[in-house]
Amino acid sequence: MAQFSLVSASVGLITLQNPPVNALSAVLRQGIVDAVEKALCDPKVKSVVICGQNGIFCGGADIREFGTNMRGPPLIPMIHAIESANKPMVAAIEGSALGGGLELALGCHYRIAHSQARLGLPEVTLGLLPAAGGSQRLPRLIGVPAALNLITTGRHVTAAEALQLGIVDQVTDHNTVDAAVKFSQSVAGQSLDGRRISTYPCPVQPNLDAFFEEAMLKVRQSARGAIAPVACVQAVRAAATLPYAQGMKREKELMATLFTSGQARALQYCFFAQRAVGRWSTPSGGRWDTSKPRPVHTAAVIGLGTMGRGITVALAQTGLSVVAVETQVKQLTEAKQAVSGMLERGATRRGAAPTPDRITYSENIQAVAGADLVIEAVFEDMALKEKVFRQLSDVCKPGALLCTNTSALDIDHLASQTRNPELVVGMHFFAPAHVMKLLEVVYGPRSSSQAVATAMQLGKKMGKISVAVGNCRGFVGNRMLKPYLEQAFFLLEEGATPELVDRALEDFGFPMGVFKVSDLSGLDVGWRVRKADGMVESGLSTGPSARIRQGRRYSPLGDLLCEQGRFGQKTGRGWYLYDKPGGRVSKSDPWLHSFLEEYRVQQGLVARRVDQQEVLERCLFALINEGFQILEEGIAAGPEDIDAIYVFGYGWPRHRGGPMFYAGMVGLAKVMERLDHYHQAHPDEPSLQPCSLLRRLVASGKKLHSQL
Ligand SMILES: CCCCCCCCCCCCC[C@H](O)CC(=O)SCCNC(=O)CCNC(=O)[C@H](O)C(C)(C)COP(=O)(O)OP(=O)(O)OC[C@H]1O[C@@H](n2cnc3c(N)ncnc32)[C@H](O)[C@@H]1OP(=O)(O)O
Repeated sequence: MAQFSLVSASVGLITLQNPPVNALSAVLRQGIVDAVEKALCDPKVKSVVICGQNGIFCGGADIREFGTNMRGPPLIPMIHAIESANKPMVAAIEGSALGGGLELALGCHYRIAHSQARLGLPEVTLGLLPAAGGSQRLPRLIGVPAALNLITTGRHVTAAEALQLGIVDQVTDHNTVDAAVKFSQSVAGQSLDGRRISTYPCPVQPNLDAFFEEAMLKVRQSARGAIAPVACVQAVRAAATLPYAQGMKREKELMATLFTSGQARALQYCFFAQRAVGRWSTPSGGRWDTSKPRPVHTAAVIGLGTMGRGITVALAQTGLSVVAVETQVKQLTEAKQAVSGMLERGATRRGAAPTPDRITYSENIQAVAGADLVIEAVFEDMALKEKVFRQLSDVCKPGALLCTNTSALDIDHLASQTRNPELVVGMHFFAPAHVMKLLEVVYGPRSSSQAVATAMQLGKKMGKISVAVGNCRGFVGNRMLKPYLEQAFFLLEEGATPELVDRALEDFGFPMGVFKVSDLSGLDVGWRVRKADGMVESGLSTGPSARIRQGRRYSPLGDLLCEQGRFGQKTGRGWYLYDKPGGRVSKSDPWLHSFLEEYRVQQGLVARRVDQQEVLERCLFALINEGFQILEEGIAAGPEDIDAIYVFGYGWPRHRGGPMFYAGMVGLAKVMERLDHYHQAHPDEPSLQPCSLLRRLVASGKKLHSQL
């Protein structure tokens, strides 16, 4: 609802009240309409201030209403009524004014913001555009280039930037409502003719056609198939070229296409999934709302390779004291320099002062004795990690949490090396650890719920999307990656090229195809794991048994490349060719194509035409099938957890909602039918056999996601 009161004898104060973010639900819209009418009819009221309760102006339209039969007064006429009012309407912006919230403020004649407020039109991130006049008013207020930037990226700006851009009229460090009331009194009675943004001409943009062509090209390149950014450009173009009323018509048409699109559903699902994963639970009864995290003031990192350095930076940026331990002197010296550089660059990027140096370096593991939480990030070798955990168990103070950054090894086994296995959890970061948003918090059967809660809370403080998952080989993300990679290799054997597979995946929306990613992260990483698992046989034998391991199809292609010293970008050669070791730009490699042809001849394989659809179905459906298996085993609590992991850690295109959501969009029956089809053709590939949860869901007609 919206509360109306009279303050300072002549100011009507309208307070938006819809916790937690004052989203513009039907009830709130009705409340605003009624309150505005009251204010305009009351002769005592000379000016009006609109604010939000609990320190937040408004988080925009109520996203939960979008999938429903929307009732209540529509936003556009409500905002028009505010703009055409004959008493000054002033928005007092605290906290956030986002989406419809900012559009409401743009309908006001003046905007006063608190210095800590954030403003933006993030609709594009929900698969929409600012369709309550935002796409038409903002360009008129701040010019086309600045408006286009805000609308197509959805970025939030600080109050200071908003002032500089001309979005707000005043910024205050004090009580915003008081400032707005005072301001509204100072302008009461003045003409409002120059204050109605919809009447402004859009500032002239030179070379309009060329400007929008370039903008469209840029957006199409970065959008990777997302339709909302393209519609946003079209809407701003309408603002720049059409009178306001016609621009509004165009805004509405464009919104109508987006509003019911699968992409909007997927993106809005991601919005809620991102928040749902914070409400974690474990099979042993641990829950986010009943488990109290331990305080963490000092954290320690053991091992300062690439991951350890990134984790140190991420911890330091959170404001914690950090003890960083590396036993090799040369590595320690290099790490100190690298960490300082990363912190400085981070501060420059954020426009902030460098993080005060709260990092203590040491060669000695004893240095972690006072830490509340330790993250082990040594080389991925079980014997080495066992040793570190035994040492930590001796050295650390009672109650200290012992975490491992392993990407696949058994957490429970590591816990068994310590005196307090309940204090052991995995904190699986993704490289670069100070940049990537995802953190898998891995619990074993003996991890206490307090340990899980502490790691989850620390992840949140570090700005990560933390997802609690059970302990199994590869946890959730890497475990699902295995069948995906396997299928990509098999497709090469059957006639595809790395270019064809990568193109299919990039057209789907991944920033990089599987072979480019493999070149980037290093082919030797997987090779080492396969060797440790006893999968690698050196040299190339022939005959069907050469491509069978442990009773199932196996492709030695990756191993053969590694034997040739082709480790990817770092050696300048992998699945692609690079201009030099460390080069970034991939080129097609004729050597690789001849190698694949020779390989097929040696193995008696006849190349056939593989199309993009087969690439997607085999790679993605095998990955999704593993996701169903993970759900069945209870390793992930729900589909949102898997989807958040893939969207935030593995480049799954957000506008496709994550693998499990995508499966629902395709239709579970179709996914199962295609898996059955491919499994019949390849009976030695168990990852193509639909798992029993998928079969049961299809048989019962049940859905995995209520939104579908
Ligand atoms: C047939 C065709 C017809 C076509 C025509 C249809 C016309 C329809 C007319 C629509 C007009 C369009 C209007 C407008 O342009 C569209 C919008 O405004 S879309 C919404 C834009 N706003 C946002 O994207 C902001 C989203 N929120 C946030 O970024 C953050 O929540 C916050 C506001 C910065 C606060 O952050 P935090 O303090 O960290 O809090 P949380 O994020 O954890 O949120 C707390 C809680 O609130 C829920 N929530 C947040 N915002 C909204 C929202 N806008 N609607 C509903 N719910 C919201 C959030 O989910 C949390 O709850 P939980 O999920 O944890 O239960």
